[in-house]
Order: sequence, then C-alpha cells, then structure tokens
Amino acid sequence: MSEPQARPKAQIIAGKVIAPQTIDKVKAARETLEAETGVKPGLAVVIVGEDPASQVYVRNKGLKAEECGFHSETHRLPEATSEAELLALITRLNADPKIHGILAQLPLPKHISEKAVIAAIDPDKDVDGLSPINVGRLVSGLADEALVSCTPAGCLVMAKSVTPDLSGLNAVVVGRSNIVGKPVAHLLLAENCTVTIAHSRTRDLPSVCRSADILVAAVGRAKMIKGDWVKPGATVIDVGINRIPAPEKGEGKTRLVGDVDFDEAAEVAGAITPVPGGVGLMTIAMLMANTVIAASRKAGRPEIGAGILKG
Ligand SMILES: Nc1nc2c(c(=O)[nH]1)N[C@@H](CN(C=O)c1ccc(C(=O)N[C@@H](CCC(=O)O)C(=O)O)cc1)CN2
Ligand SMILES: [Mg+2]
Repeated sequence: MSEPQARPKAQIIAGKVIAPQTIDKVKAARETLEAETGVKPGLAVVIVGEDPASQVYVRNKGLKAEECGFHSETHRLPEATSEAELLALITRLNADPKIHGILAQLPLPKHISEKAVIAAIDPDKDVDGLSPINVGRLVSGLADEALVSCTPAGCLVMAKSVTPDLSGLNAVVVGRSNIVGKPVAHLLLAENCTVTIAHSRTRDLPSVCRSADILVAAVGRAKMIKGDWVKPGATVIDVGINRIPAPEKGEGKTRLVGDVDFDEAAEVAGAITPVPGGVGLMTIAMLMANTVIAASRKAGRPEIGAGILKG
C-alpha cells in the first residue's frame, strides 16, 4: 500500500485577487447603469480632523470611486467642526441628487456623537450599512432594501469564493460587535448556515470553534485562535487587524497579524484569509459595490447593482 499523501496546506483566500474581481463587476454595473438610465453613481466621503490613518483610507476611497467612474466628493472638515455643522452637511448630502452614497469616516472626534451622525444619513444612502435601519433590514431578511456594512459583506464574498453554496454548513463567528460579528452572523444565517456567535463568556471556545465549517474571527486579539481550534478542511475568515511588536524586523518595529494564528491554522484549514492582504482589502471594494447598489435602486433598476454580488 502506498503512503498516505500529506494534506496540502490551506488555499489562501487573497484580498488582492478577490477585491479586484469585485471592482471589475462594479465597473461593469456602473457602465450598464449609466448607459441604460443616465445615472452616474455618486459617493460623498466626509472626514473630520487629521487622523493620519483615516486620511489614507479616505484618499483611497476617493481614488477608487474615480477609478470606478463615479462622481466622487471628499469633504474634509477641521477637527473643531461641531456636531451641528456636520449634521447640516449630512442633511445637504441627503438632499443632493448627484449623491447616492454617504459615509462619515470613523472614528469621529470625541465631541461628536458617531451614533447621531450615522443615524442622520438617509438609510438608502448609508453605504457603510451602519445605520439602525439598515441593521434592522438585514436582521429582518430584507436583503433587497438593506445596505450591508462593508467588512461583513466582504467576509461573505470571500467565504463564497471557496464554497458558493453555504447552505447547511456550521458557521461559528467569534466576536459579537455591532460592526462585524453580529452582521456577519446574520449574513451567514441568510445563506442558511447554522450559526453560533461565540464571545468572551463562551464555554470551551476551542471545541465550539472546532465545530465550524466556516470560522469567522472578529475579536481583536492577536493570534488568539490556534491551529487545534480549527476543524480540518474548514474555511477560516480572519477579520482581526492587530499590530504586534516585531523585534525580528529591528528594534521598535511592528507587524500586523490577525485574530487567528495563521501559520498553525493554515496547516489544518481548507482555506484561510491572510492578514494583511485578506478581508481588509475587501472593505473599500464593497463600499464601491454598495454605491452602485444604492444608485441602481434609486434609478429604479435594482437588479443592475444586485448583480455585483451574484456568482
Ligand atoms: N466609515 C468607516 N470608517 C471606518 C471603516 C469603515 O468601513 N467605514 N473601517 C476602518 C478603516 N478602513 C476603512 O475605512 C479600512 C481599514 C483597513 C483596510 C485594509 O485594507 N487593511 C489592510 C491592512 C492595511 C495596513 O497594512 O495597514 C489589510 O487588512 O490587509 C481598509 C480600510 C475604520 N474606519
Ligand atoms: Mg465620538
């Protein structure tokens, strides 16, 4: 009898491959929408203050919107902007027919309520999918009306790139944040997965994780999920972005790692997203998708935007 073959290492679900595929679909849908209705999707990004990382994300969102052929506006407001001034801008953008998507880059300065700002955005223009109305639509299964937040939506695209039909699979989501854990759990439920949301009080977390065909890690704790927590052949989606010391790169240097111990998990999983270069790269692609989805609904042609997330 021949020796059994060593199991190959996990397939890498690469954001640098899947995000451009999503952007290609966005561009095609934008072209169809404009050719058939004359509507050009418009995205308004609002940033308050000088946070350097936020500046980079906002610049990348504007550049990507231009690359997709959108009308793109970036509103840069000083740190001292009052909540009332920001709300007045949101009101103007809500009423502007050129604008189909509005987002306020987070975090906002401490003197401004993020909750109040997000709630002020017209839910049909809330391309971050963070408003209570859009969360409610998602939970109620109103997929045709909801705008789904970008990181959870990106997780789903990545999981479906490996297993297009998730129906009946066991999904475990580690983390119960409003921004990732809860929405990703509802997206998986809508795909007919059997979903468990695990969190800091979950008993025997390793064995709960080992029950997962789809394991989503969104806790914000570096390398918490070990290789022997992963079911052989499972798909692992790592949402964590944690900066840790990297003395091997030199004194004071750091590197990014996920919530999953990648080297261990990749020996066991069937497929896994890396950090960096995984889910993070999908966030801006899904924002572009949501902008076309919002514009095509407004133009009375929802199927054009909906096509981006099919097949
Ligand atoms: N209004 C919003 N604010 C914020 C969001 C958001 O979705 N909407 N998310 C983050 C910031 N963000 C986009 O805004 C974002 C974060 C990370 C990445 C990304 O590509 N990460 C890379 C690693 C990048 C690195 O090397 O530092 C990766 O994971 O590979 C994109 C967008 C908070 N604010
Ligand atoms: Mg605040």
